[in-house]
Amino acid sequence: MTDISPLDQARILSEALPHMQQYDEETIVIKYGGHAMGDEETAKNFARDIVLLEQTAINPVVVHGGGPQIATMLKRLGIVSEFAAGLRITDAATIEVVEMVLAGSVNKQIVGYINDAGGKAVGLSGKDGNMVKASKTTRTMVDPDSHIEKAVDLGFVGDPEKVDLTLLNQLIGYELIPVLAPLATSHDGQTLNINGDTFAGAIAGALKAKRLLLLTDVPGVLDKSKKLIPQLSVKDARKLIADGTISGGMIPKVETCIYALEQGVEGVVIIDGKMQHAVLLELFTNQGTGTLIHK
Ligand SMILES: Nc1ncnc2c1ncn2[C@@H]1O[C@H](COP(=O)(O)OP(=O)(O)O)[C@@H](O)[C@H]1O
Ligand SMILES: CC(=O)N[C@@H](CCC(=O)OP(=O)(O)O)C(=O)O
Repeated sequence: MTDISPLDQARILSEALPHMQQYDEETIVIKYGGHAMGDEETAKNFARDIVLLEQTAINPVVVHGGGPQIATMLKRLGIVSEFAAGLRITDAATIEVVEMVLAGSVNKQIVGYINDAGGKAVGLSGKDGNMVKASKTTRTMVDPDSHIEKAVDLGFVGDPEKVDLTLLNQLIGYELIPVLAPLATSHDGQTLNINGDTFAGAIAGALKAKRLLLLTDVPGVLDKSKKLIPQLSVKDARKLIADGTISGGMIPKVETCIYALEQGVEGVVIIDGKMQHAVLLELFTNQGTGTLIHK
């Protein structure tokens, strides 16, 4: 705590009451992007905020990414990795590393931080309890030379098709905090690599979550002059994707927001996870920080 007076501390807590009441017993899905993980202090503060949500009778579900962490491990192993349409082209050697990093080191680090802060985190991937079944992703891209549209084989990359909530429902509401790595099983039993944002959208949609927060390393969706757009309608979001203002990793994020809204999630926001206590600022104060996407 900084040097604010005990009275101010009490006032701040009291002002959070209506926000806490609004989310009482509600499920909130938080996507914690690999770029947002940043330094150890920010990651520990993030974990503490998640435990605070649980303590105030909110049901947090954490879905994490780990793109930069996968990149570091692939580099150490001398495996070259490429992206197409914002998705990692994942061959047989790469999926082994992706699973090792996502379901292993990254997942267990977040679980450890939450547990150190006094929570009871349970680290899983979409493969556990047959939670997420996915089909192999098919994408077409325009060849820059011939300008002809062609199919791209992304390898072991999937799009979620079906979410089975049996396992999650055993955890949510029992003071256990699910921490989910974005991997799924295909119908023929293969492990598939799923974009973390897409995975979080599928989980939030299936749970009919009250909120979906996507934590990344930029303040939210930025316009052409790099200024934050505080509110964005689905229609305008689609325009910004079409005209190239929204590109790269921001495309699956915004598409996830649109999907979640269509599935009945009440509020979806993209916020800067590198900002200290981004989750608390967003949920427990009147100061929305990032980009709110609305219908
Ligand atoms: N219009 C935009 N506004 C903000 N970020 C954008 C935009 N278009 C592209 N981006 C890129 O999207 C990135 C966020 O996606 P990504 O790197 O996949 O993050 P994460 O690892 O958090 O999932 C930003 O760092 C930025 O480079
Ligand atoms: C298919 C695909 O691209 N999967 C991602 C999964 C991790 C992820 O999404 O991480 P961030 O949220 O940190 O970007 C990948 O392999 O990088």
